[in-house]
Amino acid sequence: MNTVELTGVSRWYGNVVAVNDVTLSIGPGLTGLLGPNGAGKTTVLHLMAGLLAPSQGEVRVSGEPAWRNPAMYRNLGLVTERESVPGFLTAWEFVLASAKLHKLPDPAAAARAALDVVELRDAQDRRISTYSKGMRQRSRVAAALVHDPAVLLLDEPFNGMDPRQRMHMMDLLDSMAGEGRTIVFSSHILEEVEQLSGTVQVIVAGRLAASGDYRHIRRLMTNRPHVFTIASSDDRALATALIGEESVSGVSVTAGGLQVHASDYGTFTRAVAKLAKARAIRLTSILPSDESLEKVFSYLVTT
Ligand SMILES: Nc1ncnc2c1ncn2[C@@H]1O[C@H](COP(=O)(O)OP(=O)(O)OP(=O)(O)O)[C@@H](O)[C@H]1O
Repeated sequence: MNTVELTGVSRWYGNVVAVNDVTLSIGPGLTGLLGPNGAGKTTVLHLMAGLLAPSQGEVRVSGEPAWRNPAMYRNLGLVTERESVPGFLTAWEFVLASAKLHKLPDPAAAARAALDVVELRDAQDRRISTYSKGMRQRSRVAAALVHDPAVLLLDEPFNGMDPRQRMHMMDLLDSMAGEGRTIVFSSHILEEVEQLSGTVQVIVAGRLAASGDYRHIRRLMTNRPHVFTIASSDDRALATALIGEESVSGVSVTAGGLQVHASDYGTFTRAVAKLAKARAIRLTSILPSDESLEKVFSYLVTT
């Protein structure tokens, strides 16, 4: 129960393949869907929520097809990416309206319970326009879980939050997951999922690139080849020394310093410090030069 399963799912928009043959199974607990902008995270979440038909493959939520299956919504909530909330309503009115839309037998009790979960009871009678970003986001979470769904999907719920709000939201998701719910959220920032106790699924260019816990994903990303730009008191002498180093696969001397291709981050950074010290060369800067998020993620797809 409470599972979200994608089997050989692809989704294209005209010529654009947004999701490419993804098979994954997500059970109760907290799962982060991680990937750079445009990787297909929103498309995956919308497929899971039954808002989009797969072009190929099958999406099932708790064993039932997600597409063309309104009954599924009794069991599922979605917090969409855009932070569009009716600011003129109070959180109470907003969440109550959601409870009524779901035709719940006691909408007021459900709204109270949902606002309790997100800890907004004290502020529930203030207009949403007076809320902080984090509070606004929590009011949207309350509206999405007013019918107590077993599966909750959130698209970039940490976007624009400060670290404290992010921690609060992560704790909230964690405790909801602890109650046996299946919680899936998307993010394009690796550090955002740092405190995540559950699983991370990495999506790059529409494909599932890796999955595992945060530490596993972090390790995959740091133990990859890096390009460094190094400035020192004697670039040529340092280049000569680096050539013999096992973790170095290429060195070139440029006007902006040495360009060094290294096989992995840890071994190389330890080796370069030692080499320089032994030759009395002063290192003035060591900068990784290929750190764009897309590059970091795409490494995962090519391995
Ligand atoms: N309605 C659409 N029509 C055409 N192309 C689309 C449509 N929606 C998404 N795409 C394309 O599909 C790809 C995946 O988009 P998607 O929004 O799912 O990615 P994402 O990982 O959620 O990115 P972001 O975090 O930037 O929203 C992108 O190349 C995007 O341009």
